[in-house]
Amino acid sequence: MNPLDLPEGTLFGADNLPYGVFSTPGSTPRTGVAIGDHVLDLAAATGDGVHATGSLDAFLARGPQAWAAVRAQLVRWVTEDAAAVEPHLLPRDAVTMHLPFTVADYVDFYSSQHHAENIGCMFRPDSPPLTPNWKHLPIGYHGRAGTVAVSGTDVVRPSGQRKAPADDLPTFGPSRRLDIEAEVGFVVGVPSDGPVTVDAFAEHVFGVCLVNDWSSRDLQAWEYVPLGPFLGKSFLTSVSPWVVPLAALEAARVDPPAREPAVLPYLDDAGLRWGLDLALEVHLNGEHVSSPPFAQMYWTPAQQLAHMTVNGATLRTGDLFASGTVSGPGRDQRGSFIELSWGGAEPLTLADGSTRSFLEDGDTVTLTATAPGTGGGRIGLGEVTGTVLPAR
Ligand SMILES: O=C(O)/C=C/C(=O)CC(=O)CC(=O)O
Ligand SMILES: [Ca+2]
Ligand SMILES: [Mg+2]
Repeated sequence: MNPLDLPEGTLFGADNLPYGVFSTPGSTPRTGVAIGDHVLDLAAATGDGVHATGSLDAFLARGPQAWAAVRAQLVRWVTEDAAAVEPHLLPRDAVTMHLPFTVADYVDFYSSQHHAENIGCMFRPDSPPLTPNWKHLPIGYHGRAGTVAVSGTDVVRPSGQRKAPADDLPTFGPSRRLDIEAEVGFVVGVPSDGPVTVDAFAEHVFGVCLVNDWSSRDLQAWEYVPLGPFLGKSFLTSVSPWVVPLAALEAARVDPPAREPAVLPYLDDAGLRWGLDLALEVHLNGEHVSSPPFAQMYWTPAQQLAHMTVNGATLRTGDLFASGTVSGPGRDQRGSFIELSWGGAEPLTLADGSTRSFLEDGDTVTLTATAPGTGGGRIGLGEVTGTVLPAR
């Protein structure tokens, strides 16, 4: 009995083991686990048909005990019994990744104070940057589940109504202010027929992925009053193909920032430590442009889940809720180009000398993230990438 050989410094060691859905040419999609530079065919390795369905849905619905049992088996194989998995490993660069689960409902929050203050300054220059409700509840909106797509999906530039403050009337045409939002998504496994309290977070949420909430700032700025984001964000939301289980993030849990004023009892998460020390990175055409820190998010995912169900709204397997844009206090910690370029007033200078405020056709944006692992090193959340194509 030998441990599995893993590449030195891999972000996909025995303390990560994220789940995704993959296929190879001529084969049907099935569940895989990223291990080192390989993907483990979980259906073949376990013989359990739940992993041959082409989606994580049924496995997600089984709940925490089933998730823990599969994870324990995987850890045992990787650390002690390489022979059990070696026949079922495929090189990761030879497989195609698919949307890992059926997105039921999609909710997007607004939980970075730095992002909310930056956006507030730009969208509502005559009002205080934070709205009066911001520190009392995690603000969110319902997005469009049907346009959540896996990493690699092309980003066709959206068209719509654009009206700058100085224009008399709106015009119709391709967005001129196409942007990204670097976010973290939380994937619900176990349904609920009523409120989920903050301390029941891990009984329902399976794991996390990366989210790019592609955003058209010119469409958004004109349409959003008074009901919030609509066509400016519903054309595409991209997710990373690997869902990292909460169990892999034990070493990343941190205390969230102090809340002042105190929150209502149903949002009180004292002692729960569902802040997460995830280090995000934003790359434009291969060049690093920003490092948003997730640990500083004002509202935790446990509070977000409690808030989105406190009115009795039910949860379904595959519900996805995203953190909101992750921005830190530093200029190089902003999670969107509208912030990085301050609304276009301070364009970024790229390595080739060109400048960029918003995305141009042909641009590729890739988000990555790592976190402390329980093995003493770091684990990876993989990446979510997309390339902008001209408007149709
Ligand atoms: O403040 C506004 O009017 C809107 C802000 C957003 O862009 C909404 C959003 O997607 C939330 C987020 O990602 O933080
Ligand atoms: Ca967003
Ligand atoms: Mg979107």
